Amino acid sequence: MEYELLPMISSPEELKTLSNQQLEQLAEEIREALCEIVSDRPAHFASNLGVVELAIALHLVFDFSKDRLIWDTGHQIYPHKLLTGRFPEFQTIRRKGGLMGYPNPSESDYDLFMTGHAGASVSTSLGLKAGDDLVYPGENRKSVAVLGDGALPSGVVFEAFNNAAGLNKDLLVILNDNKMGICPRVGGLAKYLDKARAAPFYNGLKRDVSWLLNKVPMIGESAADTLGNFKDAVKSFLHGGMLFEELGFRYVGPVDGHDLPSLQNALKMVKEIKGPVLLHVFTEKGHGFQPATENPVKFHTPAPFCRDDDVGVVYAQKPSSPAYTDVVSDSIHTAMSEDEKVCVLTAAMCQGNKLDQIRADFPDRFFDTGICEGHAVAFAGGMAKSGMRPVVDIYSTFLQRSFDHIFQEVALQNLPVTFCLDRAGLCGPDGPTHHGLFDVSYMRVFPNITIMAPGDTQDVAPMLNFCLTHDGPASIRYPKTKAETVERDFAEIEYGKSEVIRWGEDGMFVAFGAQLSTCVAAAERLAKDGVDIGVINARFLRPLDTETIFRALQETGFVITVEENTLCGGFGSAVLEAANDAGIRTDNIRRLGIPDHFIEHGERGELLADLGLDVAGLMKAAHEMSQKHLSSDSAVA
Ligand SMILES: Cc1ncc(C[n+]2csc(CCOP(=O)(O)OP(=O)(O)O)c2C)c(N)n1
Ligand SMILES: CC(=O)[C@@H](O)[C@H](O)COP(=O)(O)O
Ligand SMILES: [Mg+2]
Repeated sequence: MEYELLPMISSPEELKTLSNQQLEQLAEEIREALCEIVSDRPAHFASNLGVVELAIALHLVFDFSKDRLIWDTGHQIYPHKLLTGRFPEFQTIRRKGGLMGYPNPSESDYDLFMTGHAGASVSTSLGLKAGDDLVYPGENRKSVAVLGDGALPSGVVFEAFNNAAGLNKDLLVILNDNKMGICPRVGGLAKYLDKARAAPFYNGLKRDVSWLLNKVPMIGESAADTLGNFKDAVKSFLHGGMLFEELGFRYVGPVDGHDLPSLQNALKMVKEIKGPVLLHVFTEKGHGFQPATENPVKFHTPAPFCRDDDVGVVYAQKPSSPAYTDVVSDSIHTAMSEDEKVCVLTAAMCQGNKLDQIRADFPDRFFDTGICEGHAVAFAGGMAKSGMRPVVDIYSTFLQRSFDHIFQEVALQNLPVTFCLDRAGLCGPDGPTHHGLFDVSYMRVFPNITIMAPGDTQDVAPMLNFCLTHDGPASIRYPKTKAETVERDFAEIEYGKSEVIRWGEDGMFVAFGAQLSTCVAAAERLAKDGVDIGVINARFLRPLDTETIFRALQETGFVITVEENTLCGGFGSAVLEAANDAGIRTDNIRRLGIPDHFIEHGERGELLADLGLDVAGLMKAAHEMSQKHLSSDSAVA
């Protein structure tokens, strides 16, 4: 398709010069750009197709060079990027060095926060409003949060609603209701929104009960009239936004989110309302691309696909080998078939966690809490207390939301909750908000928790079984990558014991997690260079196998710890601390892992190579340590 209008839009100001017909054409061009780019690489798709008109209308009605706009989560920000001058670079999105797939303040002043975690938009928008009122008095800068129905149940959203109503700030929350999170939305609020779908448009003017009471018929009317009139009055009082009005917001809606003129009118209206307002907008996830509307789950972030205009068929490529996630979900499935006390919790990531089969086969023991990671952990604590063996299956980055509940509701009670930390490590194109690089550090501070990482696919099921029979909380972390198998005589999982894959005279790699295969490959290549490096599969961080690791430190030249976690408080730190506490020399320890800065987006392999966590990087580190060891030996001689 030839893009006629998109290349002309270098800022939202240009939108204001377009006719209604041109605006419709622009919406079409945006959808075409989304299809063209996203069919070529995994990226957020259906959510973006659904907010094209909303993004245009927002930029037409507000001036976000001064007003404030936060897209909750941020995965649906592509149309906004296209409208704020980023069409020329759009084909670089989610590529290393290219545009980010989420808001990024270093790309544009129209992106205010770098986000990717759901639920914080109302808080930050409220903060911006409160700040702007103080910093720019008299300007009445507007503040808008676009919140998805999937993100709505996040606890922090209600903390912000409460605060906004208390402060009575002019805050606009747009509820983008497309009936979906990544998976179909769940819970009581989902049911509430389903019911609200049938309600007529409401502009927030009948908000107090006195209005209803005034409608109550007067004495003297017949009983039938009285009842009829009363029912009519009640009906017109009830609307889809009662809940929000009770929380102190003025509710307006619902509005068709694909009808540009209606959207603009509604936005112009709510822009003038004082105090917090919730504008309810109905959109369709995947709008404008039928395969995506028919299967919004698959097209949330589809694998690369091609469009066949003749037959309208879409071919999505399948990943070639099982990922750790598959191996873990298969192991959970097996555990659930063998023990009816085992149950599994996900926080709105059934698809990402590959739990669909479990949901189908064990509906009574599958719990989707919605995007409520903190609650999920406390809920698991309750289940464990009542005698179940809950498995909390949450991405490493999102489990950060649960830190205090891990502490209080699980670790402090020493409850047998199993944490499966998916996407622990570099996530690739999602970038800094999604890399799971901190969990080792945040989990290892709590007493009672056993912390493990499978070195390869063979470790997964035995580790999970270990957790499920262990008397206390335990966690396993694994990255978003295909599951490797390291050839060896498999040693059974034993509490606090590592596995020696091979011993080396010159030095040892100690791998915590899936970096094991890279260590083995590097050791094999180093052997060809005449350097004898061994490999230990650490398996446990807590408790740490100090016996084996200290032996490596004392009997070989050096130890290189390898992990996909920040070096601040990670596995290598644990080794250093333990050696130091035991009075063992530590100058022959080198830690490889994630340095102390946020890591950009890019393909996982590219990022690992940049960080020296590929075979070449490990070999380089080993050569350097060998050199150091040799020169310190000759200095002693
Ligand atoms: C704290 C957190 N948990 C989980 C996710 C993963 N996630 C990303 S988008 C999404 C669904 C969001 O649904 P909704 O807000 O309705 O947006 P939609 O895609 O429907 O527009 C989820 C669960 C996340 N980004 N943040
Ligand atoms: C927006 C969001 O958080 C998810 O859509 C994320 O991109 C999922 O990534 P995975 O592909 O690793 O499940
Ligand atoms: Mg949604």
